[in-house]
Amino acid sequence: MKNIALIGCGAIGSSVLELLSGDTRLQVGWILVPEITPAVRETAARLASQAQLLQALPGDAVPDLLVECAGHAAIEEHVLPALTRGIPAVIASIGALSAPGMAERVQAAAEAGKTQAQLLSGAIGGIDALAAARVGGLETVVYTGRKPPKAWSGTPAEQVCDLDGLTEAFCIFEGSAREAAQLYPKNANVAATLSLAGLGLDKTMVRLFADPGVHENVHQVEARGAFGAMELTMRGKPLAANPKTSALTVYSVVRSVLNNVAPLAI
Ligand SMILES: NC(=O)C1=CN([C@@H]2O[C@H](COP(=O)(O)OP(=O)(O)OC[C@H]3O[C@@H](n4cnc5c(N)ncnc54)[C@H](OP(=O)(O)O)[C@@H]3O)[C@@H](O)[C@H]2O)C=CC1
Ligand SMILES: O=C([O-])CC(=O)C(=O)O
Repeated sequence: MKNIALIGCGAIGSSVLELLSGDTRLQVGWILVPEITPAVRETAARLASQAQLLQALPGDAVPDLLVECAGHAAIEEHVLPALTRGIPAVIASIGALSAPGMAERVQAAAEAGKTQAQLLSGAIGGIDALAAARVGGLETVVYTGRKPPKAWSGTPAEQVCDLDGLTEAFCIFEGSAREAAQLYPKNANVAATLSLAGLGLDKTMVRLFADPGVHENVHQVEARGAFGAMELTMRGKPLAANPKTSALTVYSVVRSVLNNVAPLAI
């Protein structure tokens, strides 16, 4: 049985617990959160009653897999130390790797621990195709992210437009994937994922829209290179608990965890 440490118990984490509970091939032995709130206690009691609720992984704890679905800060706080100790990790907050030197530090920590960090596809598809296309050489990768105005609340979008008053789509950001991921840590992880699979954080062009005309989180990718061309549109249903986050992100985490215990992985 695989013993898992879950980092974060918010919209993604609690839905992941819901989908994994009852699977006898694994158990969630640790849930790490900044504060053990009554809501976290209730979720854990219902879905992972054996889990220890803590702020940090104890030095003598050795999970088989660390699953990060917490936010950018969790990479420095939890993922790097775990990798260094040889604990493999799957990462949802991929935008964290846009900080100067962070991608290299994740790689170095995994190398030091002789283990691996896996970057999840999260809310986007086509990462397999893009990463394969990179081998032959990519010319352009352009990503357009479009979410309802409320998904941009509490972000720098509030400084460039009146989110509540929008009557048509408004471009809140245009620039590199690196800048997008830094400015929008809870909304542009997809931009970072696409760029790490493809042309890199500085050459992947990104446009972000607050759009009162959409009810889903719409992700569009256009890529061109030696392989040919790719056009992809995802219309992700947002999670009720967090409109910034698409439900597919949860399914991507669950897929990755189950691939770790399944005899046939896909
Ligand atoms: N790759 C992708 O496609 C996507 C990636 N994401 C990433 O996933 C993250 C989580 O999303 P979501 O679940 O919707 O967000 P929520 O805000 O609903 O939940 C975040 C959870 O993580 C906890 N948390 C915050 N900081 C830390 C930390 N440093 N260490 C441990 N736990 C922490 C929070 O605790 P508390 O409430 O006490 O702060 C909360 O339990 C996003 O911030 C984003 O980085 C999200 C969507 C798509
Ligand atoms: O969940 C989504 O649709 C995408 C998202 O928030 C991100 O890229 O950070």
